[in-house]
Amino acid sequence: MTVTYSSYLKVDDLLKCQQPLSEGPEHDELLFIVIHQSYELWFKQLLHELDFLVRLFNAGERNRALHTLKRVDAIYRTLIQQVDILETLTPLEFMSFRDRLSTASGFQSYQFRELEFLYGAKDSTKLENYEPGSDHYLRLQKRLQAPTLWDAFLRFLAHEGHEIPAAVLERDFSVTAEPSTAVQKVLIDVYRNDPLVSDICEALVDIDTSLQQWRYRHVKMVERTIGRKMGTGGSSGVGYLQSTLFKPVFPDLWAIRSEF
Ligand code: HEM
Ligand SMILES: N[C@@H](CC(=O)c1ccccc1NC=O)C(=O)O
Repeated sequence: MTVTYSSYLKVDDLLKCQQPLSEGPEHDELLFIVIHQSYELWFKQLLHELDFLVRLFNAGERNRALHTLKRVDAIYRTLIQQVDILETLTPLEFMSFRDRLSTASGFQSYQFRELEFLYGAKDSTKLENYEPGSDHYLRLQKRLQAPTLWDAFLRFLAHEGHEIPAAVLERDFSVTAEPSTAVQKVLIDVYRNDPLVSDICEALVDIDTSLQQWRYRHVKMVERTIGRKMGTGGSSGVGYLQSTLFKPVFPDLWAIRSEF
């Protein structure tokens, strides 16, 4: 069989995956499904790139690491822009099918949680949203126990001869790392003396900024669509989402900015 556009990309399979639940169906439900599915595809790509990045740090491949970080941030900038499309969904349009979502919610996106764990925002209680032993649960459990992107970066710095304390390198990976003044001292030295690694640090700050921008755009979009209603996932809604803003995943890189 010759490869064609549709056979290679499995277009027929892909186009079967949009199945509205509302009667009619309601016109706007397709947009809601398509947006979420495209986010999940990009989350898959991000996990693919970030897992690769961990391997690049382990192998000391600084140039390719920087290249990969730039790609990751380019994807985030696209994800942030996609919120523009959902902002055209009015409260009435969303209400036309919201009931059908029942208790389903972005809370349950296991790829989003995997990304958070990989960045370093570890929280074992997030596993409670998944069936113990299920594929999703096991994926998250594996990510919970694995070293984070930041751990891989610090190991790379140690390998390059920087003095990262052993307690930092051999920490319990299943919890969020504490900010470290010893690490911050190393980072300041990197910024002063190693331009390429300092570019890597800046690319990490770009990604941290993008993550926070996505959260901000999501919460404003939620506020204009459902106001102060509770979330389908059982949270207070906008109030809960606001409490997740301004939490950097690489706090040491923010802390050193007051030191130059
Ligand atoms: C009309 C559109 C949307 C509304 C009204 C909305 C609303 C909400 C609300 C209220 C929550 C809090 C959890 C809950 O109780 O349900 C939430 C969480 C979340 N949403 Fe959305 N959302 C929308 C679109 C999106 C899109 C397009 C994504 C992209 C994947 C997304 C991803 C998430 C994620 C990952 C969380 C969990 C955040 C966390 O716990 O830090 N949402 N959303
Ligand atoms: N949590 C939203 C519902 C929602 O947006 C949603 C529902 C199912 C699958 C993904 C969703 N998107 C993000 O939370 C709400 O409370 O209306």
